[in-house]
Amino acid sequence: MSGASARVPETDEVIPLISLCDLGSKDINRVTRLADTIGQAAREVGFFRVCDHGIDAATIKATYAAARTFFARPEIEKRRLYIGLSANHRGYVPFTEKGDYPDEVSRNYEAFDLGLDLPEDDPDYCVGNRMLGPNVWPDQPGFRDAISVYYAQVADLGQRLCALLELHLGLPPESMTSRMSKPISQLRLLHYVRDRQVASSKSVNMGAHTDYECLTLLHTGNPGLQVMTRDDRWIDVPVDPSALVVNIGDMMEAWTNGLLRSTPHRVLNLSPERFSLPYFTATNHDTVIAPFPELVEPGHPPRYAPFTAGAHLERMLVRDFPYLRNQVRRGDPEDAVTNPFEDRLNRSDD
Ligand SMILES: O=C(O)CCC(=O)C(=O)O
Ligand SMILES: [Fe+2]
Repeated sequence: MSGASARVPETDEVIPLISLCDLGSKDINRVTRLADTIGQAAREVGFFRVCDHGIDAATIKATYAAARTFFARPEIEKRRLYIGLSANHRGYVPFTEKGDYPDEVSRNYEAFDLGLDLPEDDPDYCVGNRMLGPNVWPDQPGFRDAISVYYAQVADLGQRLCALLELHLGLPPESMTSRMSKPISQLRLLHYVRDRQVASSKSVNMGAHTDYECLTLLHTGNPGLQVMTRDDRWIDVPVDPSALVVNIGDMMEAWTNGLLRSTPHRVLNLSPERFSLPYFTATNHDTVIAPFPELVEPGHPPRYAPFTAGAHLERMLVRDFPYLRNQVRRGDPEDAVTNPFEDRLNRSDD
């Protein structure tokens, strides 16, 4: 065995698979053990997979069926729900909406973005909040019902995982979850298509990035997702349709003063076509993210300056969505698109 191949660990060792069967247990010892298992993975890797998560296979299947039918519709119909027509970042993201990810050799995906479905008279929406408000829905039988059921279940699971992390970190109960009563969380239906001209099936489709929120819960049945290890190697996330992939995002890293790690990841063009469903668990819009005082100690000074969740998310999305650059309102800071979490991204295509 050569030295180089000896360094490559088994993927399963690196991205743990954790059963959530004790999540609802009345036995505090079992729940604490689960919280510590998850917390350990969140500290060391920033990525883990969960099974026995309680979202049934039929709900997931119905969500993909709705997504497939929507993406198969003619472009002109999908564009009636173009995200650029929305005041609160909802709707269809066409293949042409390309952000600033320099390592994207062959970016080719479309998406549908939605969030907490608030009424038209929601006060935050009415005063122009760009992340909160009603969803847009295609005129497609069953779409809204299927997606809403999945959204409710995955959103609930996201908060329950955050509660486990509170327990693991020794934070007072609801330190995080009490800031998630009207969250700017988003569900994204993603459809990747490998361009026929693409020479390498290992080319990068979605470029290296960290997620901007607290915790991402992703379902996929297709290969292609890769995670960067602490020593800058890309490893594959195993595909397991019975599991969800969970990763720490920037808000959680800052909140925990760097104890939990927001890990870079990317998507390769391994399959001719690929679907995935990331759900980004976030806080309320106005939540100020600053390291929890309990996690700041003399040897552990605060490593992150405080920022407001909504402002951070909007700043980051401006980089990813050209339509938002035209919507940037007067008074927004000129330097709004630098990402303080970016320096760890090694964008080489090895
Ligand atoms: O499609 C995937 O597997 C990953 C998607 C992702 O990383 C994202 O949307 O932030
Ligand atoms: Fe991501």
